Amino acid sequence: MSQRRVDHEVVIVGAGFGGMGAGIEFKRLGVDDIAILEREDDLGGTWHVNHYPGLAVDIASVTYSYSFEPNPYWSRLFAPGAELKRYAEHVADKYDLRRHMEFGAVVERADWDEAKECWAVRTADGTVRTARYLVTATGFLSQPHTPDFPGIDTFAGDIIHTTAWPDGYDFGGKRAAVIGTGATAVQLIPEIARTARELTVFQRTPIWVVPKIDFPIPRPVQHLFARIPLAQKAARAVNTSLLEALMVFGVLHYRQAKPGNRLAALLAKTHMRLQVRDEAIRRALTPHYDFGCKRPTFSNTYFRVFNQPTVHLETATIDSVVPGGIVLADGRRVDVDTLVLATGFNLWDANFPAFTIVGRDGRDLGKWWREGRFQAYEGISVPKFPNFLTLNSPYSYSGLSYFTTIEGQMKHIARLFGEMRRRGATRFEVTERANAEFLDRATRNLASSVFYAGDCSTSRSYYFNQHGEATLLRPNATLTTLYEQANFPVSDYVYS
Ligand SMILES: Cc1cc2nc3c(=O)[nH]c(=O)nc-3n(C[C@H](O)[C@H](O)[C@H](O)COP(=O)(O)OP(=O)(O)OC[C@H]3O[C@@H](n4cnc5c(N)ncnc54)[C@H](O)[C@@H]3O)c2cc1C
Repeated sequence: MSQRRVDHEVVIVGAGFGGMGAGIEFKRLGVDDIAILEREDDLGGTWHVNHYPGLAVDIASVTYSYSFEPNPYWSRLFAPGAELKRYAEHVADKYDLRRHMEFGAVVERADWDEAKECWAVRTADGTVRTARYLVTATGFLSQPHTPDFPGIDTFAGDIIHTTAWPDGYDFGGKRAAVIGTGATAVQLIPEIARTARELTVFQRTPIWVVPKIDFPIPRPVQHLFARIPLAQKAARAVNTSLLEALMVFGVLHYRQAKPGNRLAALLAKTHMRLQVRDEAIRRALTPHYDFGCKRPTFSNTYFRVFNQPTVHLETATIDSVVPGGIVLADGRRVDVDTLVLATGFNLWDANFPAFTIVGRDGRDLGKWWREGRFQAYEGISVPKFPNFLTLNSPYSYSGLSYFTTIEGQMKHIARLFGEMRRRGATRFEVTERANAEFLDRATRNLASSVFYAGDCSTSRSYYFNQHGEATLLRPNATLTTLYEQANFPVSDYVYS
């Protein structure tokens, strides 16, 4: 693509589905000099790191996959995590991505070099690689959050964060505690409850849980999908439309479409009513924020465990951890042998961005976002950051299957680099004007969403940044997003 000497034409950071999608798109554009730097020892991102019991996708698998690489052989409607990992391996092999990947490469910093017109990307071992183009695909949910309760270092039993699961861990005869009740905990808790002597679930924020219509996909249907891909495409379209309707009417247009939102909440409450016998527990499990403020989840087994005499729901604040257990703010103590931290991820502090990135005129991306506003044109590029694309950025997430996000971004890359090629350019940068207009539009559109028009005050949702602004989700319907990302005005960038 360009003539000047750099180590790589493109450096992509992260070998999850985002980084792999970007790699595929660059290869389609004819770029082969790509380095994909990944700090883990294998590819797959989320689906490599997470392997706790019960892990499964919570968006139907026909939808949670690249549209151009359907997998007819998903074993269930919601495939288990290990299948996602195998799917990632299949994609890497088929699209010849492995030879571009370097594992154990922890990227610490990237600086734009204006004189040489390239990025200098430094890894923890001190190596610096230069690249014409830098793409960060470091994930939203990839930097684990570990709570710092006083005394946690003194705990005498095992402490397990869900991202570092010791495979085959046996809870038999143990008193377990799970801290957190997000989507991961909802999958994990029924698994632990099967064998633990006692299980205490520490809940700070309840979660909306709707029934999970999950079943094994029969062989004949898999064969049908394999032989007639159009059949699977139709299944994908139906599923996407259902999710889209929930998103548009329940979340994005809450102000105009409250009944859709209320209906979803009613479904979740009825589900709980049918599954949990004790009224006080039901009350404690009921969220006090509107449906959609925080990512809701699906489960048929979560609520039921609270009927077991061995499972206890604890809503009191945790004061500290002692060698034998957890001390609560009201003075009570819960004895614990194994402490499971289902405490999620440090999204806004550690992922935006995942390492120091300094663009033109010394603009530090992390500082600029924090001191000003979180923003990224089309959820992918930032003014003063030439030749840089950030896939996990403010306003980039569609809120549906992550693949709708990455495929929109792949379209954006195709259009941008197609335009550069047409102009014979090697450099791009989004204009301040286009970025400001996008931010205005996003802010305006969000005003009628549940985040602003609803009551999210008690949701503690990762959709909100540290200023309390909902700047993670792209406030558009998927089709609008895909159209915009594939057809943005080319004058929104300057090229040279
Ligand atoms: C338990 C769990 C369940 C989920 N279920 C769903 C679901 O059902 N549906 C859905 O749409 N989404 C789900 N998600 C979100 C999921 O993260 C995305 O769907 C998708 O996998 C994100 O892909 P990614 O490539 O953007 O990020 P990731 O898969 O997180 O990959 C990012 C990669 O970047 C690497 N990295 C980060 N920082 C650095 C660095 N400094 N140097 C080098 N490498 C670095 C990480 O090691 C990681 O491999 C789930 C997430 C989790 C954690």
